[in-house]
Amino acid sequence: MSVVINSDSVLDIEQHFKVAAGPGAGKTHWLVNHIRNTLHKSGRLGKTRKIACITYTNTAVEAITRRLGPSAIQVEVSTIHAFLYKHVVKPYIMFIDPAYGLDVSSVDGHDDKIASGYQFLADWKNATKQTALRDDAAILEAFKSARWRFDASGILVVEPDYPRTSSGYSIKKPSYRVYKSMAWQKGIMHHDDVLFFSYDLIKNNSSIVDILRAKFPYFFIDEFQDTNPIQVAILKLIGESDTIVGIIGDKAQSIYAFQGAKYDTFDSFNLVNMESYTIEDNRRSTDEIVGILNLTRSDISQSSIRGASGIAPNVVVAGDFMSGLIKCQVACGDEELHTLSYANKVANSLKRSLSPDSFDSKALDELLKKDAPSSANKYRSRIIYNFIVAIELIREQKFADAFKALSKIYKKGDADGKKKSLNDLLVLLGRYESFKNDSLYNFYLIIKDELFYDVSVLRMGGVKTYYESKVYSDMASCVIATEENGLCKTIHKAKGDEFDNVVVIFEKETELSFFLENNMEREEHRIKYVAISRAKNRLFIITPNLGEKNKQGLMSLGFAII
Ligand SMILES: Nc1ncnc2c1ncn2[C@@H]1O[C@H](COP(=O)(O)OP(=O)(O)OP(=O)(O)O)[C@@H](O)[C@H]1O
Repeated sequence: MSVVINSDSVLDIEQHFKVAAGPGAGKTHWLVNHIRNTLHKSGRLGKTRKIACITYTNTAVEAITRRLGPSAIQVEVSTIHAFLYKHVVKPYIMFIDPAYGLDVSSVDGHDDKIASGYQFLADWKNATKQTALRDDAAILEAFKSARWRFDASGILVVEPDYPRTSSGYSIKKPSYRVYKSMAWQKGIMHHDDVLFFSYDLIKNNSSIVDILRAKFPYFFIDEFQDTNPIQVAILKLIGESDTIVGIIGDKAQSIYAFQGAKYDTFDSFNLVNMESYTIEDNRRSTDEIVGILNLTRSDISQSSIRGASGIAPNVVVAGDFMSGLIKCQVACGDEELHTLSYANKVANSLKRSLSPDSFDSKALDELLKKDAPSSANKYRSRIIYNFIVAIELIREQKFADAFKALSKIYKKGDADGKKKSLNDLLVLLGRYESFKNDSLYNFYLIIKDELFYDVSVLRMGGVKTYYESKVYSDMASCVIATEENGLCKTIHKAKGDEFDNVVVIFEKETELSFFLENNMEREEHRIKYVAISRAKNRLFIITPNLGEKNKQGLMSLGFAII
């Protein structure tokens, strides 16, 4: 049984809770209030005893910290990976079973880096008796997607579900484990390994979980629907005694299956004496948009609290996205318009006002392949590649990611190299207009003649022709910001946000069936649900075509067609 509450309700602070609520219900508002209430009432907190508040993205961490204001000092607001690294892996790294072969002395944080390099791959092929495998890029892709998960008997295994490279070779199954061991011997810890080692440490050292419970008498998790099974297992261990665990989320917004999250995670999570609550309000969107949202899910029917009647949601028929967008902008006057799309490719090409058809996501990677026959070539293409990435990320104000790209230009620990690269980056940014529409060869000349004299000369022949045939802006379009900030976002990156006017891009007319059938079990359905629920005032759906049947169906649901 679930008790209906609203975003201002006050709950018992000493009871495990689960709060389910749809988009715009005020989950974050409620959670921040609940944290304040707990800080105010609890006698179990102190200098070293804090509230843990776990959320999914760094953006959400910042938003909650900001909203807590000065109270944030008594709250550890963090992503789960950062939390587990800080409180489990780092302090207890010496307890990690030596059998894993992790070189603890070279572990320096965690990231999404994977071990690579020609020799590394050759050693891995030898160790796993797969010397016939040739497609190194596909092998690295497979390593990248390798995730820890529980097998049927509850053992953690690392194997993707699709162990086949793009060229058709099957990678033998145990080889992922061999890959992990080899990476750990180099001290490389992937984000996903933080979960693996945390679970292993907590499971095998009961004192670690006791210390966690003592340090964190309250443990709250926002966006719980995106939690993966390893995190769930860790939380269950923490919630067994002393610590109060509270989760909040919306199963209809579970869109991270590729990271191991499961649709039923929210419903199936339970602790002894856990109370369930539901918030059925929507404080974000107009009555018309809430009406559409209610058509697409059946478990919660939201009431529109704003009491704002707006214009009917629009379906915009446009053969190309740009002309569709112009129609939407005309309807919004000078108000800002946010576009949301499923694919990075569409979001990026919209950003650069290119049509998606002319967008070549492989162009940048191709540079590394084309200009690679010798180490001198590799040096040249690595510098050019990483400057393009750094320049484009800086332009998106993604400083951390830009500096990460830059760090691949100089050697680790080379302070002068770092300083020089930063200065070079400033020079290049200052000259952006002069090379953005010119050839890649022109960009190479600037690097070679003015910044990196030791880059080898491009002589006549295939590689030079390749540089001459490419335009810098085509390469730039391939740079994908890991955290997007602009007006054109992917749906995944827009999660948790809200905007006055939202345009959702449907690439095919068949996707409109989203509005005509209620199918929350399918992730594609949930992704679209997340997208349309970001809109406060105006919602536009762009479709390339619209047949008569769909048109009539959508109009009967309250859409206007433009
Ligand atoms: N009690 C409240 N009074 C006034 N405004 C509120 C209240 N609760 C939430 N809001 C406003 O309603 C909007 C939606 O709230 P919020 O972003 O917290 O929703 P949410 O449940 O986290 O949504 P989603 O799951 O879609 O990310 C925000 O603009 C927020 O400021």
